[in-house]
Amino acid sequence: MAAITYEHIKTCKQSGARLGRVHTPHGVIETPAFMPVGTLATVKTMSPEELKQMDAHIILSNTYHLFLRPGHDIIREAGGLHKFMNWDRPILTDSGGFQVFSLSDMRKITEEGVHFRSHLNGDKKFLSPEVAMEIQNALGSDIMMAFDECPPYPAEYDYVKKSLERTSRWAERCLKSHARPEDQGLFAIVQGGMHEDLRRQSAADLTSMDFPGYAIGGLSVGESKQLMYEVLDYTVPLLPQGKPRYLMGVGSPDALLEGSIRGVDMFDCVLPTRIARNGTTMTSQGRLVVRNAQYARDFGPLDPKCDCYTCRNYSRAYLRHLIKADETFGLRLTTYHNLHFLLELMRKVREAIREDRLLDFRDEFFAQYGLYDN
Ligand SMILES: Cc1ccc(CCc2c3nc[nH]c3cc3c(=O)[nH]c(N)nc23)cc1
Ligand SMILES: [Zn+2]
Repeated sequence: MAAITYEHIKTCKQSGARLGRVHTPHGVIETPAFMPVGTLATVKTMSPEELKQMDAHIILSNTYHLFLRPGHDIIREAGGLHKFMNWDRPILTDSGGFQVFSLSDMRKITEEGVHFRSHLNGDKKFLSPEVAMEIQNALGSDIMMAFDECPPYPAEYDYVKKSLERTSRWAERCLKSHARPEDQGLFAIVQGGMHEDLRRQSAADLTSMDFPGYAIGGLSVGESKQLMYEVLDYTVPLLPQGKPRYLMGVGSPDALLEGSIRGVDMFDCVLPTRIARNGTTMTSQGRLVVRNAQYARDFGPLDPKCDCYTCRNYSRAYLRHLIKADETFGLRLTTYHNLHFLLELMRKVREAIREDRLLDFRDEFFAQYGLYDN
């Protein structure tokens, strides 16, 4: 029995969105799904119980970060990431390639792999398809990502072509060094930049190798939303219907809606947790920067339409006070709300698909909640 299977439930008659379930060794993920990011083996300031309260099904963690600290051998000795962080639901881990390029310096990319210096202490490190697979094997994630290169944006056509061809060769090496395919699923990552022919080439290479799921990489790297949707329009249809599709690094409310409409099943984004830490929240009236002076005497809830723990028990004035005083509890309350907001949004998206009215829901959302700039 494969570790990961996709169950297609229905396709929305009004849009290309689909309702599905991803079955994993640690449980089921209802899709389309938003996946909270827990880079350092914690979704910053949230406990596993709170994540379960808001009905998060799956969280993401990171090969690159855990490799550098505490080291994957420690996590292996702890019995894997689930035990280490006391999370018994699905975990997806990114393969580390993207983080090398976004975080470390002194890096050198070769056919063999990537040499770089740790952004923590400058130590020389090396990541390759084989090393990334060994690390994710030690972490014991339910979904592993193939080791890929996400080309910078913008990038020369020839560079993007050479890069995707190497990513396809790396994907094959990941498959070959996959130790426990019955316990862990391995997703390939389609590259090809913003070029339709290169996306087709990358998708053809990877779908011919038969992975249990496919991610769309190389997006959310600074391109406009319009360009991202254009690339999705011709890339999603290249992926097999019967397998999950994961759009990497995408999680603003508008992008979650537009991606779902185009047939994407899984999303991740650091945005909701990251902006919460500086007091920016996603509410039904759009983005609200609760640290602003205008909320000093506002004793109403953060979001009158939200029923989360934060909105039921605390006022904007209190949240503003905590954030201004850099009180940890303030970060916890804004993070809780932002995650709940996005998880709730995806619940409504799944309901709209069930009722064949996702395009109507999108129009209502943008009309009522306003367009999000990110
Ligand atoms: C914990 C965690 C954090 C972040 C991620 C996604 C990180 C991420 C991207 N984020 C924005 N655009 C992205 C593109 C790629 C990509 O092309 N390949 C990979 N492997 N990751 C990407 C995954 C897991
Ligand atoms: Zn709330």
